Amino acid sequence: MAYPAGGTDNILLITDSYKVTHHYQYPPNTTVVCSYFESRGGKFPSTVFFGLQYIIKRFLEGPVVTKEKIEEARDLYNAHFGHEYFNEEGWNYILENHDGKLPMRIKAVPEGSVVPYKNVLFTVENTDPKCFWLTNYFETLLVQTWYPMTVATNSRSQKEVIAKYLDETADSMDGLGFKLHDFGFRGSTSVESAGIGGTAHLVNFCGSDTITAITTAKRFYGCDMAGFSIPAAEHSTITTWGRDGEKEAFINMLTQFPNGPMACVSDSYDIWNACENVWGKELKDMIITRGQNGGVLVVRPDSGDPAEVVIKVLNILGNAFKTTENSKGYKMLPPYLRVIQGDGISYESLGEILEAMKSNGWSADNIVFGSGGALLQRMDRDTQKCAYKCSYAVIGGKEVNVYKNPITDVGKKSKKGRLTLEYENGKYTTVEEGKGNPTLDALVTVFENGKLLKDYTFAEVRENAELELRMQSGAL
Ligand SMILES: O=C1OCCC/C1=C\Nc1ccccc1
Repeated sequence: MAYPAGGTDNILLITDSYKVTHHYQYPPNTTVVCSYFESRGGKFPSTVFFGLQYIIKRFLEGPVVTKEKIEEARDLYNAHFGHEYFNEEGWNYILENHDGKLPMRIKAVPEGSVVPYKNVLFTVENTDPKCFWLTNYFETLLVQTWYPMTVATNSRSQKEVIAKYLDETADSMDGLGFKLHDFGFRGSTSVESAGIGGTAHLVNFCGSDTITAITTAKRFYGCDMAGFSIPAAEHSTITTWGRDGEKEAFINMLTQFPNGPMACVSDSYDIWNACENVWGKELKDMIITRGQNGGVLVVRPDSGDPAEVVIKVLNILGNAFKTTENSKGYKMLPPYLRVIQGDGISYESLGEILEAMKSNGWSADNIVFGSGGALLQRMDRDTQKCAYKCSYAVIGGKEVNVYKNPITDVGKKSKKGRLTLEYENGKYTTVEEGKGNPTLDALVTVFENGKLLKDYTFAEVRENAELELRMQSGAL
């Protein structure tokens, strides 16, 4: 099934220019090239593997090589190089002998798996000896899994931080799934990347304002509704009432959304006044009554030093609405009142805020976070050092273990030979040079000769990525 494309979906053009000249550069009689993808290390010790399925479904599945695409590519590359380097014969061979389907095999660790770095995450090889040049032609596209993987990893690391504080200061972990909301659509580089990164976040959480993540998760992971949101104000819907009209704006929010959760940004002018005098006095009874109909007011600061502002807002609201003590001995606001902090949230700042709340006696259950740029954008391929390298070839019928080992960077040393990822007693081990035990190999053949062989559901992906702590706590 072809998936609606954006940009060019001529996969002959979705590569780096130099790769168009690489079929001239391998040794004569090369018949197999096998490459692998890994995270060599980086910010987080383990990586959530996610997003290969999107690339396979969007670009690789089915008869992706056509006469028209070959001609388009030929003309473009001839103009691009000013010379006929394009492997027209090679692509025509695929069209004629494989009905335009890619004679390639991809074996990957299941989506959502959390794998310590320096382990093989997927391998790619050609399945037709004449198409040895195909394996690394697709490096460019396949390495783009770095993005959904890194978003999912960073997002999951924040889930671990929040889970720790819920475990220490909250009655349960029940609210964990909604504790980090995706605010990142506008700060993403494109609608497509917002969809990819937003879906990666939803592997770990269920709250998002990035609508293209909902559609991406549905289209590529079969999830009907991967994320949820609630009515919320933005500054314009408060400030259009005028500085003197902030109370009226707040009353309007309470009455337009009489029950369920509703978030109201309250820092347009003076957050302290808004919390102490408007929410805490003038509208206090309305909020309590609304609470009796199941309404929850989520007060939203949106400026200042996050930890400092959150503590001050909690203290002001706590004084106005009275707090209770939960089973862990930490303060809770009444059930109809919560706080959301959506400014300056990142893996680094989250811990600071939650630690400040804890040391001020506040349960992590009182707050929800929103994150934008740090969640979907503030990362690159180097954050988890994602790389694709050739490890094995067959040349003139002889097997060759291929590797690089630069004297200028031992960290860039690559793995040799046929690789397997063995999973035993909760531990991953990459076995090189074909010495692995195939029955222990965690790599699954997900793509072969144009067919997607394993279609992970989003539920499977989420389960694979679930936290240990959460599983232990039986919150599943
Ligand atoms: O501020 C924002 O920036 C951009 C993304 C959306 C957004 C806020 N949304 C929201 C959702 C649920 C509760 C509170 C706020």
